[in-house]
Amino acid sequence: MTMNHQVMPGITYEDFLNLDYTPADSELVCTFHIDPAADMDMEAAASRVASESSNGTWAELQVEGGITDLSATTFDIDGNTIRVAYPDELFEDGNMAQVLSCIAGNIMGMKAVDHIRLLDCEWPESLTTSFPGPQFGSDVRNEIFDAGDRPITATVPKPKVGLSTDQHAKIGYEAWLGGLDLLKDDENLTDQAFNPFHDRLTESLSYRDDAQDETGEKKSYLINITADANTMLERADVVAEQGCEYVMVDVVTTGWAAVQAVRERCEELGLAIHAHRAMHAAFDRLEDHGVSMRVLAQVTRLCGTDQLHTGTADLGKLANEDTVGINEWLYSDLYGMTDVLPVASGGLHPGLVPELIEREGTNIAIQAGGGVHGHPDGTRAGAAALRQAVDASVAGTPIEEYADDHPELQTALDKWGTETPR
Ligand SMILES: O=C(O)[C@H](O)COP(=O)(O)O
Ligand SMILES: [Mg+2]
Repeated sequence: MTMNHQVMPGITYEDFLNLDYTPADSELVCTFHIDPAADMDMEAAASRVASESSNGTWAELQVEGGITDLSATTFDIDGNTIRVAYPDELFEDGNMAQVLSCIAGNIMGMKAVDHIRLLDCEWPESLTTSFPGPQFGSDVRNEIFDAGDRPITATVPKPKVGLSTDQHAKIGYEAWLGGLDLLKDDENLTDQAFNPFHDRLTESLSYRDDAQDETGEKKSYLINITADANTMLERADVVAEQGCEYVMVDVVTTGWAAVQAVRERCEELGLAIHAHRAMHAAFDRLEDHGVSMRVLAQVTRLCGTDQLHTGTADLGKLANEDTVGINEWLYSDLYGMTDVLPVASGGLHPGLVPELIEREGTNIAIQAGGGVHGHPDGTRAGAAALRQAVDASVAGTPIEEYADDHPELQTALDKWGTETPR
């Protein structure tokens, strides 16, 4: 127990502010942007953030008897940026839902602030290592595939829903033959009547086997198991039984508690987890409110997915927050925790690949849906063009030059150039 956190009878929110405080190594430090309400000064708002997110409330408390000291402390205010230290004992080990109910809970709707955004977390060792982290991380590129130093590649059949199982699986086959590594389900395709989960799994893996035989290359499938936790566990079991290497989970919509359950089962099954981030922008798109994608990525790494969509460094169709900085965090040393392979996706096509690799490097996965299936000569040619763009970029050959003797790439460049789509 530290005196700085001492909770006394008569405690008010002011007790949660101490600008002379130095956080202990064991504490979780969170950085927030806050805009205080019109009738609130910065210190009053900042102390209320620490109070409401740890053990305080709006009223002055009269506490009888000793209690465990779990108060957070706002220890730094710099303009509208504040830093808050949370004692380790506030948190339940390995329970991400509980952690988020503290640091991104009630405070997000508190009237003392007009806006509040959780920008970043500095995770202490004990709390961090109570989570499993990824099993494989970016090693999937060479543990599952034999990709050497190139990015792995994936495609989502389009239209994103509505294709029959047979159509969907055949598109996968075409994409694999064209040179891509992964077929990927779209975020809103799970187990609908037009394309049932189990049929899709079986048929796609059968085409996967054919594609491997015909190309001599390893191929795999990111099948979307997103559902309630029990259903996801059943689906993961079947995916492993049928010899696939991955499951895909929409981590934000299903929730991190369910992701943690899947992660545990995938350890037993030896499956890698691909994380789609659908709905992340509800948390992170407003610049002054919510939870940053950086923090969502941190949470996802701790919960243990191997791959995570982190945007396209502004090259694609979706708004992105600091893809490169987030990717660096995902690779960074974190008490020995395995890294995460960032996935670039959303409006990519072959002409954007050199600049994408320039910005993000080669330790990534590149996914293109429309940028493969919208190729004038169809999916197989579109897949070939994407792979050619990757191979050229990794070799340091300008794609325009590479396209001279790679007609699929030339056709893609003629159609889309190097423009960002809308
Ligand atoms: O799930 C995804 O990442 C998207 O479906 C990407 O599709 P696009 O490549 O056609 O933009
Ligand atoms: Mg999608």
